[in-house]
Amino acid sequence: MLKIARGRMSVWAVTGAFLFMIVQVISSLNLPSLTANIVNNGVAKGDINYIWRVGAEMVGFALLSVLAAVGNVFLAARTSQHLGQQLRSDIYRKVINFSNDEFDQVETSSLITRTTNDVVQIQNVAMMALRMMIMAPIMLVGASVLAYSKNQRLTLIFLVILPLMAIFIGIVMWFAVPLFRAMQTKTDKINLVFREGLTGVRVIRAFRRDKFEQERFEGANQDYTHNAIKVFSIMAVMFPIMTLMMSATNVGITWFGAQLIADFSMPVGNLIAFLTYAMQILMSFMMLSMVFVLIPRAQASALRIQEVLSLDSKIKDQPKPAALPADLDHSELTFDHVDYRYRGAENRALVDIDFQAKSGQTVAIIGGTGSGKTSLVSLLPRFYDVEAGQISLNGTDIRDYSQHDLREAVSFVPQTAILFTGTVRENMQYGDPNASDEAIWRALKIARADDFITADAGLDTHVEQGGGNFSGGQRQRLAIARALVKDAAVYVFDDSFSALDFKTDSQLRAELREDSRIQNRIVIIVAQRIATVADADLILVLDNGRLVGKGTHAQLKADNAVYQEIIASQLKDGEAE
Ligand SMILES: Nc1ncnc2c1ncn2[C@@H]1O[C@H](COP(=O)(O)OP(=O)(O)OP(=O)(O)O)[C@@H](O)[C@H]1O
Repeated sequence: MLKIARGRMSVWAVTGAFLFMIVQVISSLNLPSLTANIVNNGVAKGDINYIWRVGAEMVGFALLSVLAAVGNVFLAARTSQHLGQQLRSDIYRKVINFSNDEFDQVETSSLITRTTNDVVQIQNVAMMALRMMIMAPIMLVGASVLAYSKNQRLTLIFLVILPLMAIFIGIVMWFAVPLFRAMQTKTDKINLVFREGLTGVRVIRAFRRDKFEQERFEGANQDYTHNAIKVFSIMAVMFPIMTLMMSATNVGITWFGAQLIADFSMPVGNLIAFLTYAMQILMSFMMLSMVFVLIPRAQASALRIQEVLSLDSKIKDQPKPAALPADLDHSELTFDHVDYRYRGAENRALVDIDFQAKSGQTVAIIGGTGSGKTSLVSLLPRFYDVEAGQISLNGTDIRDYSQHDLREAVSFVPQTAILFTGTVRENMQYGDPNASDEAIWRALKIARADDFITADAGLDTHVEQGGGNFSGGQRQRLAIARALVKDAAVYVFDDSFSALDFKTDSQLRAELREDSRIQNRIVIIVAQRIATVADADLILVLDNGRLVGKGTHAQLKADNAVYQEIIASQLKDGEAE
């Protein structure tokens, strides 16, 4: 908790809240003693002037206490809200810089819970810390000392009640704390099922799994609710029992106090003050116990947040990164005996991948599903880093460039086209924030995406969440256009043509070949269809993570068994040329 708060809470605001709280507690602690004085010296002796004077003093302290409380709440609320804001920003900044490796480690739904629910827990405890955690110990000590000063013998009653309360609170915590801790993981589960249900709603409907998914959600929901009911039932029992203990203490003090008054060992005013101090002591004790019950939950949240914040991206920049040449038309890309293995995987996803490509060349990668095509191209923008071997661009290891520069040099179309809410123009400007409308239209034309855009509101066409208002093929073409807007040394199309019909696929590739800019760059096309790869300068055939063929279509067709198999299977399906 402290680690999370350090540096994210203003020292001035915390000090201010602390000082205000001290003023509030001192003012509150003064009031019972002044009451005792009024009763003992004013009421008992009929001294009206004394009553007025001490009464005014009491009003002053009461006002001071209220003002200090307002000041404390203001600073506590501000500081805790700022802490929340800062944490959310820090988590987002961290997560957005995660490499795919870190994303593979923490569930996206869990990341969302950590940024929202967990941060709220921390915020609440910070608020409570700046109020109750300061108030309770000072009040407890101050009220005990003052109660002792009013009557020593009566304070013995606390030797009975406080241990009793401590045992009771201990039992409550024993049961409640694990339940409180479990709340966060159960919230994660609800979010996970909810998120999967929403993103996969079409599949759920198509497979008529609505009932199954509903039950899965109900399961997670019920699990959370049962846990919450249990924990709040325990708390519900706790408060009346604590109130009962407080009332019993009151009765005890009044009983013994009455005898002391009868013996003339204590003035009436002191008993009144003692009763108020007793309540302040017990209230402080209750506040502290509340804090002790809620802290473990916040501590669990703090650990979950800290886990994200301390997750160090495995992909790092060198202290002094190399500079990438500005000339994008003369690049050279080399995969030098590259191996790659996913975190925790037994086998390597890529083994000994070795090839070269120069500006002006198109490299196509073909292979069955799971053969490693996506893994291979993901290494290029350093979504993952090689396990062995080296990838170099213009003779320099890509790990020696900054990630920013490298990703500027590589334009990537992922397998699943992802668009963002906004206009088509805004989406295209992801490729280049300064791209003119003319440049965007040119890219849309190459990607064969200009026709369905023109028909609508042009570049101002609205894009719904995830590009939901476009067909799969249209989304894919927009994603291709976005990559083409960017001026890069290497263009990577990861199975981006699969959602296109044959005609559009071949027209698009012809446009790419004819474009004066793209034809001088390196183009890497991942594909499943022979027709898509046939005219590439170099075709890489992948099988089970290994490069089993390397050459042109004619060469591979003549002597590569795996390539021949792919051709044969597609001829059977009537797909190949
Ligand atoms: N994030 C990941 N974590 C662990 N293993 C992975 C991960 N992504 C892919 N793999 C594994 O790596 C291997 C290669 O997967 P990859 O996605 O590169 O294949 P692909 O040739 O692109 O397949 P497809 O044509 O179906 O997209 C597969 O066995 C897959 O199970």
